[in-house]
Amino acid sequence: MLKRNGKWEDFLTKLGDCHDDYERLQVVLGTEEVISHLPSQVEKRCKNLEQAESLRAKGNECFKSAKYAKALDYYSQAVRYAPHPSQDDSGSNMLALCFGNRSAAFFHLKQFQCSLTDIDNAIQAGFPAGSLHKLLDRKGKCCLFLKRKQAAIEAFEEAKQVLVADPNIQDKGRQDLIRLTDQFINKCKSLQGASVENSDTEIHEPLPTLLKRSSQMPCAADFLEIKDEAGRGRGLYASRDIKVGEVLIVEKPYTSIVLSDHHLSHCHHCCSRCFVPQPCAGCVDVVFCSSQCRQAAQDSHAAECQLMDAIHTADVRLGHLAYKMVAKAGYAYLMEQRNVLENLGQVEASMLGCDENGVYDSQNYATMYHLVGHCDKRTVEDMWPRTINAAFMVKCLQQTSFFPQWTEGDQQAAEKRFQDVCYIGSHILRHLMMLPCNAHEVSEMGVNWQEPSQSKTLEIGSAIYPVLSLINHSCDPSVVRHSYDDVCVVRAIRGIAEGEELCDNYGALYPVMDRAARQAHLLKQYYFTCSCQACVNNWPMYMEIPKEVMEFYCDKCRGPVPVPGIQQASKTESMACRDCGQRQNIRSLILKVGKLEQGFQDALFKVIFEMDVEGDTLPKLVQFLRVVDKHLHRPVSCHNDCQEAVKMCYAFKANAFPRKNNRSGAQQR
Ligand SMILES: C[S@@+](CC[C@H](N)C(=O)[O-])C[C@H]1O[C@@H](n2cnc3c(N)ncnc32)[C@H](O)[C@@H]1O
Repeated sequence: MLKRNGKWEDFLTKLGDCHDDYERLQVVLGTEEVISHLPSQVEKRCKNLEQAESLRAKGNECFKSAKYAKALDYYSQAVRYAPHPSQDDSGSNMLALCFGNRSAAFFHLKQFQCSLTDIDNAIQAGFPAGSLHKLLDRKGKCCLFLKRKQAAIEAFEEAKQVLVADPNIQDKGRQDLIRLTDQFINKCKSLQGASVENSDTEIHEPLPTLLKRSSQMPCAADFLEIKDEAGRGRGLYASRDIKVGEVLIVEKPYTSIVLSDHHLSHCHHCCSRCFVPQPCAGCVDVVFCSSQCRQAAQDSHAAECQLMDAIHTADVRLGHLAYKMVAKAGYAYLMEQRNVLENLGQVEASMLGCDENGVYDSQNYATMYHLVGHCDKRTVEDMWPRTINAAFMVKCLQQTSFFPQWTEGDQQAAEKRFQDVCYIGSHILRHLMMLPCNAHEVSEMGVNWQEPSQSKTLEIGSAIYPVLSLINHSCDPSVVRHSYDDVCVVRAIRGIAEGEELCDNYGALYPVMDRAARQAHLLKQYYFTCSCQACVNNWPMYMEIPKEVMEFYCDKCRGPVPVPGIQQASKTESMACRDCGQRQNIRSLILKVGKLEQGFQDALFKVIFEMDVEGDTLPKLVQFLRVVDKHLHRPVSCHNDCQEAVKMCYAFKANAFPRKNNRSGAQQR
């Protein structure tokens, strides 16, 4: 419209002249031609009883012909569409019936724990009394299969009581059912052995813990500190030597989103895979892994419930995450803290985002307010689509309970409302600029047990981790990240000396991308020119990395100490460092590496070809990596191979699906 009216250039000039995000929002929301194109009423996607009925009927068809996995899919869809009992004025009990049906499908797929969860869901949703005995009977059988003796007996006894009390069952039928139930109770009484551990729904190993937390950053180890360096901004630095494999950060994001490809398979609150998807009470577009997560997400989801479809139409990447960050902070907080947030820039850089006690807490919105967004370097061409999207999203927020209820008022009140909307929109815009440089993916290893080489890392969601966002980049990173649900665990994959900076990788690793491509990517998305070792020395890509060890590191200055050729090796005891001249005992280093070499090769084979990361595989790899990292002058391929194998082991400990213990269940589905 603006282009057609010949006002486009004028609009861009006005936008280009703005001093801050607030002014940008004022320009956009004050331009009639733009707002007339922003929908005033966004379409909401609600529950739908007919749709639920139809999906349930399809599930029943599949169930009758023993296609239980397909039936399960239909029932899960029906569960999402079924109105919550509080809103179901038809009295259909649809949600409870769908849960009940799904529990039967799980039962036939031998996923007994999942079946038990849905039996509880069905009862809580008001399962009809007339069929309750069937549900309790199934509960008893699930417990029997899981060898939970007492729980099984209790469920069967309860089923019996329901049968006795139910006036709708014929006497003859009732007696038969009671006799059958008694037989099961006797079976339970003779049950031997311990109960079967439920590992069907595990997606990762237990979350690693930090030995001691930093008092400034509670999710980081106590030997990390924030420093500010000219040309790099803030970064995380080691205050003592760090060894390969040490856990450095265990961070819960401020907030996360599930990407649209995974929104019906992964929890909208914690990003975990949902084995028994729980529906939202209001919309059909998200699922939760448990009722606890649904409860915990209540407030943050309220601002997007029924609007997910609309929010996803905003075509700026990470728009949904920006929206959710602002929604989580809330109107009252953002208004109250306006002065505090805007004046945060006055404090010392290493204290930016800290609270009044000097704590940099990932759950505090202020930590994210000053993450780098490079607003000053962005062109108006970069800025206008972001600003229009921020305007669209703040319009979406206006259709929720985010803003206070405004009653029609005078001109002054209308002006105040406009200012509030621009202010909230300016936060969304700020994040739309900051997130491309700071957001991290939530990932899951998609395991292919038949073809290990086909296993790959899937991006499930995006999240904002204020502490992780402080780590600067290197094409040869010293840390690696893995997701445990949406919690990010950071470990060292190189030795990091006291005083050295921790470096992460921003999608530009030297073994797989040449220097020109890396530098172009980093400049375009992150606005800096990398000066890491791999860039400065133009290290070769993987296929060209030397396989032979040519040099060791000098103990004194980490300069290169040449390794003698095979001919001389047996006669040579020591060699001099090329940089400082210090002599180094070469023979003992060759022996030290050689001693661990076979163990490394065996472990590497196990990881790559068998995906066997159990037992001593990881400790052997870590031991070898510590030694080569300390002594072998890089680049040298065994360092890369070992590092990749170690990363793979960590990936298997984190979100990975299917896991070894639930691979059969997963295949059936
Ligand atoms: C995720 S932030 C890292 C923390 C940031 N330095 C700060 O002060 O908040 C990413 C930004 O840090 C800067 N940065 C990251 N790695 C860098 C590097 N190796 N050299 C120079 N600047 C870097 C760039 O400005 C980049 O856009």
